[in-house]
Amino acid sequence: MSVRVVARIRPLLEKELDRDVIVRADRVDDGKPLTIVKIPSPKNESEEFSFAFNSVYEQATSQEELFSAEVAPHIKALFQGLDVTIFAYGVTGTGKTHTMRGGLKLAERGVIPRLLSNVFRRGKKIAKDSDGETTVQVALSYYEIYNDKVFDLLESPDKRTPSGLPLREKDGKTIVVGLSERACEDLKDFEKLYIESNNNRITAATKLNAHSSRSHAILRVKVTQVTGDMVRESTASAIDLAGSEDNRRTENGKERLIESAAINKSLFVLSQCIDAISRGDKRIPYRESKMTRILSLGQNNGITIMILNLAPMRSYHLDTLSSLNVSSRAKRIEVREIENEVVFKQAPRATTGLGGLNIQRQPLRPLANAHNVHTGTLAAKAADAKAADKPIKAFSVYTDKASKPVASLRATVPAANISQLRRSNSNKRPSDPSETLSARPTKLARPTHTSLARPAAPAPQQLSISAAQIEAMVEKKVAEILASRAADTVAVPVPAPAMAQEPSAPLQNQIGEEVQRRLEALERRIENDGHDGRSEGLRFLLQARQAKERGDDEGALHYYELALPFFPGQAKLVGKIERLKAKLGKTGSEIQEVQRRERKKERVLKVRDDREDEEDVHLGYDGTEADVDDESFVGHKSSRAKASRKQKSSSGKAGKVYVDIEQGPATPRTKQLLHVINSRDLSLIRSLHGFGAKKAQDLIDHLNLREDEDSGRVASLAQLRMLPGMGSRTVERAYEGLMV
Ligand SMILES: Nc1ncnc2c1ncn2[C@@H]1O[C@H](COP(=O)(O)OP(=O)(O)OP(=O)(O)O)[C@@H](O)[C@H]1O
Repeated sequence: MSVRVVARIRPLLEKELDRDVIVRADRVDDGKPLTIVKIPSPKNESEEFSFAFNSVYEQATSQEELFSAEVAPHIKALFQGLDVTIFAYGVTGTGKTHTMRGGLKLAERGVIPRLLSNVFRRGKKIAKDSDGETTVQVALSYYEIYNDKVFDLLESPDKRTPSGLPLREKDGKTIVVGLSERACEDLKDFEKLYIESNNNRITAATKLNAHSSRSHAILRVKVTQVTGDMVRESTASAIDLAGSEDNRRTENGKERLIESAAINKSLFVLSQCIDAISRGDKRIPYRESKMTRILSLGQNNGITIMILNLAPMRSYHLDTLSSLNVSSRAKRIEVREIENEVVFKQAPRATTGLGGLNIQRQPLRPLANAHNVHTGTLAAKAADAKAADKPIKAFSVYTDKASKPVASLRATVPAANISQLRRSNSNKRPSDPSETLSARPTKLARPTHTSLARPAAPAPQQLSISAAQIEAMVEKKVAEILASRAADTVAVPVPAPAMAQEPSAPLQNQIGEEVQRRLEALERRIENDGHDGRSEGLRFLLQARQAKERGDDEGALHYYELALPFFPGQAKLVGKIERLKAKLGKTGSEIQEVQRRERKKERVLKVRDDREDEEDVHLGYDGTEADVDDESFVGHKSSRAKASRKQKSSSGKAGKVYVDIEQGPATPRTKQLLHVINSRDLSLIRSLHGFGAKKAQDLIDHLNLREDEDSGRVASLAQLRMLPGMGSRTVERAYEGLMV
């Protein structure tokens, strides 16, 4: 299905006159809906141009009418696992923000608050109709792209760094690294957050609009439905693009001109992307602006709705023609309506009769192609059947009661990501021929069985999956999860006690272009380096550097420490950490203690360097010359490490590295290893180096036996080493293996 493009003509504002109206809506035939926009030729008033859209909304269209016709029908698809993207496009002052955000009064509320209201309402209904078997969690992220830089709107503006947040491609989607996400329980929660964060958005008065958005704003609403061990996640994105503007008309000053250039450039790239896609070009210039990378028009799966906002007056004539041209081509963009995969979380398990629990351990089962498995849709279907009898409540903006607290998303989802992958036939949903095309997206691979009662036979491809394929799939999934967890670690917000040390605004401004250039270069290197351990390390360095730029020494220290395991033995990095620790007020005996620990750490790092040399492990740190001088160690092994090569002794150091590590503060790898162990997830533990099926199972059984001591959790590597079947070598191999 293609992008749905609809046009909305805004009404006249106070000082605008009827006689200046040149844009009107029309229909192909009497009795047909409005689908045509008509506008005279600028050269010859008697000649009229017509542009066809999927739908056209006249000046008098209310917010509710637009929402009910264009967005409400897709909420069901969102809950069936499809991503939904709605974006407003148009010249400045044509009503994009009004359409997306709207006013505070109920009738004036725009697409976004209505979307959230519907999502919460449907979520509650699904939970109720399933007797609580399905829980629905909603989480938000909200950010803006200002001057081609990405800033988190959920964070206060003083936490912004000059270069903004980096972008990264993951699983075919563009993600913003380090973006915060907030769980939202009801509409009131959302309202508070949304109003607060809109204050962080950059707007300014221009001659054409008293509250002109100077940035593109992107709200992402993540809906997570959990039924038993099945987790379905889908996202609705609502995007309020900044408006293109003719600076001769806006009479913008210098600052506005810079913003305007960035806005116009990104919109120009968007129009080029639309042109390229509609021509069928192989190369689409997405990467030329952050907005187009994020929007990924025609690349993202799901449903995309473009709302073209138009001002009806003559003063916008040429701009209106230009945006009509671009958006009418956007109709040709095909979007694949593919649902997000369902993932299965690990069922809690314990050995029968142990620890008071009596839960059977589940054997590994084939990983089914999870596409088009409909989680929670039985409930959704029931909800729809009932909803059909009842008119939809116009607004429940302030009437949503606080829903039952649900476990935090972060707490639930990681555990849910992988492991036993089972297909629950009872949750499959038959196709429903009664649904209309517009209300119901095409299901490319929807299961064809029509009776809910009929037990679904396993899909033929499931039978043909070999044990080796299953293994490979599980391994791939595990690798993905480990990578995404590593990325999550990057996104952990750093406590910022250093607010008092924040540089003043003038000082911020002094941060030269040179530093920014370097940060951007580092960001590019991260992107180019893919997702190996080295790029994770670089990412920590970037975060550290950004924290430093905003005067957040505590944060910088935190990230430098996280980066250290990726660049072991780098004197410059160790020195930085040492200096920051000293700077952060650790005096007298504290400094001595810090130095003592540093010396000890250096000894550990030295042993690691020796070991790497001995084992000839190529860690790939010999990349291009450093773009950020502070991070120059990235490109070289330390001279200490080289010197240590000479001192290589034949005395086996196996075990020594880990013994030293286990005595120091927990490194990210230590935490990662303990996290895997404590997950008691067979497939995860088996993914560790040196852990076969038996060893992993024995470990899980033993942990289950120790359920009543510290709830069976392993708190340190030393403790892990003491467990039956473990030993120094095993733990060390698993630890080292996490790095690769
Ligand atoms: N459908 C509408 N009904 C009533 N007023 C509207 C409508 N659409 C727009 N307006 C009014 O028009 C003015 C400009 O709208 P808005 O700020 O939403 O434009 P915009 O396209 O977002 O502009 P920019 O790109 O500069 O941010 C505002 O005062 C808004 O209230």
